[in-house]
Amino acid sequence: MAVDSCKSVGDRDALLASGKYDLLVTDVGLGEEDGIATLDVVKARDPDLPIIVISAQNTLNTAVRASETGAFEYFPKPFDLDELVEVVRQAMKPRSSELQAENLEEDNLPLVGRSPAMQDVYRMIARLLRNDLSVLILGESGTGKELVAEAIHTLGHRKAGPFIPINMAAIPTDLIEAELFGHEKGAFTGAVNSAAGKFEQAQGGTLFLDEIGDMPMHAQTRLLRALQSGEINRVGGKGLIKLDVRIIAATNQDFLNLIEQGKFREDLYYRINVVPIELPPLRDRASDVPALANHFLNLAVSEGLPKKVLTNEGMELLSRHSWRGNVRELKNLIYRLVVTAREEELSETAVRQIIQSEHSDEHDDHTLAGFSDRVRAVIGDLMADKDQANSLYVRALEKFERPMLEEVLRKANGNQIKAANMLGINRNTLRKKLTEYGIDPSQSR
Ligand SMILES: Nc1ncnc2c1ncn2[C@@H]1O[C@H](COP(=O)(O)OP(=O)(O)OP(=O)(O)O)[C@@H](O)[C@H]1O
Repeated sequence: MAVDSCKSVGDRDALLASGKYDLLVTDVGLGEEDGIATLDVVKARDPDLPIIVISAQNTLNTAVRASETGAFEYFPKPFDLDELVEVVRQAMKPRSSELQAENLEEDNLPLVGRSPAMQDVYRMIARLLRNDLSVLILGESGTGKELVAEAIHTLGHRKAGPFIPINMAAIPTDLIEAELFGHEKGAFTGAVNSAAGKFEQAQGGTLFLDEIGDMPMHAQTRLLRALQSGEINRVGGKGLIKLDVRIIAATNQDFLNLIEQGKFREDLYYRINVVPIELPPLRDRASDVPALANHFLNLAVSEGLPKKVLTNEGMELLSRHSWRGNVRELKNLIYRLVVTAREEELSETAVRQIIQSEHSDEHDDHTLAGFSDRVRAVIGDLMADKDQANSLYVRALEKFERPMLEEVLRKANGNQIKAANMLGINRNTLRKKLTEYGIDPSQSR
């Protein structure tokens, strides 16, 4: 390994031109010249060369300028020499961003994909491994938020501790506090024993708060207090329990919107959003699709499913698809292909068929979703109209029963026996209903 020093920008560039060096440690003041402003030449020649900037000009401006150059680390003087040595060691390990990605995969963490967008995510993960900063992972459903949280834990300095995930959307609102903070015996009806909550279970490790946007207000207040004080008390408990837990939260909701609507505490948002990581949707990183698809084909084999390979055309079709359900949708589709396709080779036609069948299901879902929206709107109107003799239930039923009867009669060509059969009700009941609503069946012919 070559180690050299120099005192001017000219000497620096001449030395680096030899290509013998793996790392540059530079001062900001190099003689009369500026060690940062002149880095463009260095970076143009070797974009992956790790650079460590040291400076006596301890201003925010210098720190910002250093980070803008993509410097691996910045040390204001005076600095701890051991710390510098440690950072040099780290900087030398992953020589390129490609290797960083490899490390994440080699460590048995199935974070697949080397698109530039994922490289940014990996770089960010790498910066979070030796500290306990709170992380907020943002991204659409199925983009891999939980996987990233696990990676931060498993690769980081808390790896010997537990990784405890909890999904706010999956727990009934009134149980969330007890789930998170634990409870003492008799704290509420049904609390026959005392129990530790997720916070206590995560001691020494990481607590992953998934779908944090769904956390009810009262639990938010308690969480904020816990984060501010570093202590919790169980529901119904008296003593305080000291916490040693890293918090990683995730959401697919727009936080600013939630705050505006008064559904999320702004102060809590700033507490958890110390370092945001945004996971890009899969449709914006199509170059990751082949690696992901092959990864899931291998995964399927490891789970005892038959071995299949995608043809080039099949793979291209997958890459062109706009994955609204992101990686989860791709994973499900690959598994579906593996179990349904007869041939070992997965052709373009096989892929197309499965994509189309998924979309027809989706179409049904949308029609139903639209229907529910309309139902909600009708109920809203009925509720607003309070001065009515009949109950809301009766009025709502009338609203839906009438068009149903008219439609079935129309389909039955006005034939009441047929209509009653179609509806699966007695003919007399149908006749009674038609009289009630004043529907004339002859009009339906
Ligand atoms: N980069 C990736 N490499 C390999 N597998 C991935 C990747 N991203 C996501 N997956 C897989 O896709 C599925 C969905 O990922 P995950 O549950 O982490 O998404 P999520 O963003 O947390 O979703 P949600 O918001 O719905 O909870 C998982 O099976 C996960 O293992």
